Amino acid sequence: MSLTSAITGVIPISPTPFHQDGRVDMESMARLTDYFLSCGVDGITILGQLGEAPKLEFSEARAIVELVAKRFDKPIVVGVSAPGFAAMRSLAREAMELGASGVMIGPPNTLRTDDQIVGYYRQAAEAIGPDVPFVLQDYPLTFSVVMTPNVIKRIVTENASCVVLKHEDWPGLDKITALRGFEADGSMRHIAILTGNGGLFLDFEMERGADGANTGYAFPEMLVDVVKLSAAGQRDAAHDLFDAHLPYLRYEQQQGPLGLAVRKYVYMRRGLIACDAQRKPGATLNAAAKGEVEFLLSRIARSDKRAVLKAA
Ligand SMILES: N[C@@H](CC=O)C(=O)O
Repeated sequence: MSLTSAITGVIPISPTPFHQDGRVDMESMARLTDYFLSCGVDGITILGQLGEAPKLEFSEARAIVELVAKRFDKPIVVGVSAPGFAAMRSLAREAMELGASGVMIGPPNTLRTDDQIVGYYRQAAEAIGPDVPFVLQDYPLTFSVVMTPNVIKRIVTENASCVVLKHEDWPGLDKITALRGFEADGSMRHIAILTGNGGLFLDFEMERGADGANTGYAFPEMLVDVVKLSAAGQRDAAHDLFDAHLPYLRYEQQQGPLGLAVRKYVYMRRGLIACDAQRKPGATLNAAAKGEVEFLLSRIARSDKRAVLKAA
């Protein structure tokens, strides 16, 4: 199934589980994949930044795509960002061959001007081939590349294979409004806008016209419910549920390896992955941080029983 601009809902960004010694834990990857499906998500993104993709060998990345493609019957997006187009093309073509629906491309942090950004995506789209739909990853906090709404419009207009914007700008609500404005005035075709940033602004992003979430928050079922409630116009119910998760969600949003360490710890505590290790270089939580996470989860659990954990 091909990724199209009609996609809506929740597409979680999956972490890559590792054993303590750094090997990829394929058993946990399978369990996590099945869990995402059971939550009612609408697709999955694997091998993104959060999936520690730059630390993987090609054969490991390939094996993960193969495993997920065998058990996940909804759109699969594979992160293929790479310093060079040869590696990007190889993984993109291989992933599509294995059953992926599209790929995600983040910009290299060397891009400075609008023309450089637009030119990069023209070349990247050409490198992977016009038959491979791609997600444009707009994540200035990590990539240090700032894309204005006009730059996104130029990329979308030039590349028919650009079908989704993974929106992670911050502040970014007005960017969603501007892009939907382009669609309304006919100056840009429709693309799906799925939002990241750990879900931190999901409640209002939905109200500004986002189609859903594309983030790795450790409770994808909450994202699914908030997106559904918001789409159904149940504003208060959407915000009530979101607000119950917000203190922990904020804690998880700490940038870099620490935020990922929080998520992996919670996925482990939820019994979804066997070990919270990151492949090196990585981070782990100290006892104080673990205590804070447990405290925050116990507070969510007062209103959302899905956050009830077995005793550590
Ligand atoms: N920041 C992202 C991960 C990177 O793509 C998230 O929202 O989880």
